[in-house]
Amino acid sequence: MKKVAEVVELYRKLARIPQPSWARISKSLGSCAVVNSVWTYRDLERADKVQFAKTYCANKTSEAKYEVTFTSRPQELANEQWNVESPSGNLRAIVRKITGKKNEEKQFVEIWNGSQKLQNIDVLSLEKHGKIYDNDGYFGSVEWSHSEGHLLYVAELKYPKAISFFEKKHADVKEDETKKDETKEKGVKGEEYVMKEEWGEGMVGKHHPVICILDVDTGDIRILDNVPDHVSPGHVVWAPDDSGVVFTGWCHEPYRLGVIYCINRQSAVYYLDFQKATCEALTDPDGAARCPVFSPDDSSFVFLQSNRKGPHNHCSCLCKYDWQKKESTVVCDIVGTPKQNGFPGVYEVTIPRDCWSTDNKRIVIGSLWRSQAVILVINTETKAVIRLPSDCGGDISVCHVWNDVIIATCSAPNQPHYLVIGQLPAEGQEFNIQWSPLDSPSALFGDILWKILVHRPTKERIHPKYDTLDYESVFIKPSNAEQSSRSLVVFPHGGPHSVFTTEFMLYAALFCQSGFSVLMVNYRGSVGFGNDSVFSLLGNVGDQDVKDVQAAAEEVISKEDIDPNKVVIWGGSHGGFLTAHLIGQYPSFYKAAVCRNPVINIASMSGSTDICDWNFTECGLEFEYKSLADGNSMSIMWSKSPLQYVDKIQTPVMLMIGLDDRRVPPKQSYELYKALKARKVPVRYIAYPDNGHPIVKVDSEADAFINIYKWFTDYLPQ
Ligand SMILES: CC(=O)N[C@@H](C)C(=O)N[C@@H](C)C(=O)O
Repeated sequence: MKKVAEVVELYRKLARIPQPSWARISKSLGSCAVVNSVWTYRDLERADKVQFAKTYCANKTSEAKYEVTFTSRPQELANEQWNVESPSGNLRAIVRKITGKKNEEKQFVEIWNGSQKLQNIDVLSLEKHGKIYDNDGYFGSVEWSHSEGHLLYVAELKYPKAISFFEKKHADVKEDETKKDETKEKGVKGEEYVMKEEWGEGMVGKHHPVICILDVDTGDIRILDNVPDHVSPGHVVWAPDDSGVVFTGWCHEPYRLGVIYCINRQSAVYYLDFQKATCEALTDPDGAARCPVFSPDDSSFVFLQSNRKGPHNHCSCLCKYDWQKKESTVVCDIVGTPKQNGFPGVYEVTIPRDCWSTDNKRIVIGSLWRSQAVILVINTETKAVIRLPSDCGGDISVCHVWNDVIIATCSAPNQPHYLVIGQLPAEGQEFNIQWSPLDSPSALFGDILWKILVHRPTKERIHPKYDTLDYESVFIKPSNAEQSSRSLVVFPHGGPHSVFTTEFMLYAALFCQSGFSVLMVNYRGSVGFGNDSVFSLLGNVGDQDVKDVQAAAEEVISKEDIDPNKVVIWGGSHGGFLTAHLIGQYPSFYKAAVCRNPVINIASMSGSTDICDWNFTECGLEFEYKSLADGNSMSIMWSKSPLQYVDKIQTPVMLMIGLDDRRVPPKQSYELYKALKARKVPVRYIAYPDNGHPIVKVDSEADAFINIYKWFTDYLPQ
């Protein structure tokens, strides 16, 4: 087993491995494909995620392959929130975040041509709107008009200045008039401390987004004011002929529920028509439609449709809206239980911009296929679905599609991320795509082996309604027996409706290179296996998921070279919930446990989480906005919570929380901490400031890993 000091150095080395944040083909036509990319790595010395840009030129050497003829050196990027090329490739819009002389945050919208900056607008000083949203995958948008004369973006609504009742200089502002427009510019009395609901975890400062239009020539900014008041716009794109804008509108009445990781929020696709000054829903306003992406000829757009209410994540329906006919059709419907290894349905929160082929028929999108991230080519006319092969056998995710050229990211548990380029083959030949790496990927970790394990529930654990369901784990281990400590980290994911895929993950690689094998369990209820798997867990959390993880662990111990006395467990959020359940239900099985922001008591969480619907739904209860966690609901929630087993826990527990977590409040961990302290069970509570639900601040993430490693090795038999 490596010493802590050795693992610190190993962390320092692996943390430097960069990961592509985005990569796009430049639309400036030329003899070669110019690919612009932005990479991110963890800079431990600066305790910051640092971004750098890299550009490649790739020439087609044959119908299918590319040869990279030029690669720029990495160029560190400073403060770029958005960097969007215009349709012709001649202009570029950059949103830059700067700290002003008085330490205030400033945002500049910059318009560049090929050689100079044409506009440099200090937008917040204009007081037209609040902060421009970053690329959060939901509301943030920056889009060029087809004409390249205008830029749309999403920012926070500008609120009237709040005035104290006691401020003398505005004594003339009458309280009963302060709501009237003519007095608003002076300010509004009594609003200083009124709560503005935000969209929950990961959406700090995002209360009410508005759509802004910048005139690129004049620098004038206007706010589109005919978006329905009850709607928060996002995924905003230009309508054909720049006749208006089309967007996802999330309903924020009667109150906002957390939106991140949740595709079950009430939302619709809207069209705001400039000429008619109307804004109409193009999909069911009571549904959960999102993410319109127009075809190159603007004849139609594709969008995703989910179940409103119900599980936070699940299989989505891919639909197409015909702009002329004004009607939607289903292209890929929801899949309940796929045929053996068959297409499991579409699992994506958003559809990438520019996902269409030039024939206006096919789209290229990312999705999940059991335990792997995949790229699908979907023919929106024939509805044929083709899974493209990965380049390295692990995950592949689409970055950009333009002019039938695809840029994708590949990785595997033993292969850090790298970019590939490929030419989309003709219809029906897609499987023959050839990928060409854009640069030599970081060295493969030859000392890590990985495989996907399939688990079938034993007879007594078969789901009464969904009796054919199986599940999987991603298992990784040191390739060199001498390097292996024969120890196992059991690692259930959170959600619960999420999934571990075969991508490169820093913590998993570090555990493995420190001598552990790692079992990442995709228990029934994970996404990517069909909707029936997701729904099989509702009402069964704390039982079906717990038994699935334990069975997977016991199976691996029986088949692999693992010492049953050297098994530890760790998980985050619902994964922390499962960790706490497993050490309570199998008290002598795990030698040490770590929970990151764990759900410990579903009942007490329901009053303070940003997703109170989750607490009802996962416990098999109906949820309405007016639902109250009354005595009956609370007792059902308690009956599924791990805290009930605390008297059985013997395993030493380390709790790690992000103090700004809005998803699973830190008090959840504190409940378990106190209960264990009172029972004299070894427990350690680490609280990271400036971290939310995922503990990913560079220095916190690093400290957390070393603490986890030390906690495990302190309690494992040497
Ligand atoms: C929907 C959701 O956020 N559920 C939490 C309880 C959870 O488990 N979150 C996952 C995604 C995590 O790992 O944080």
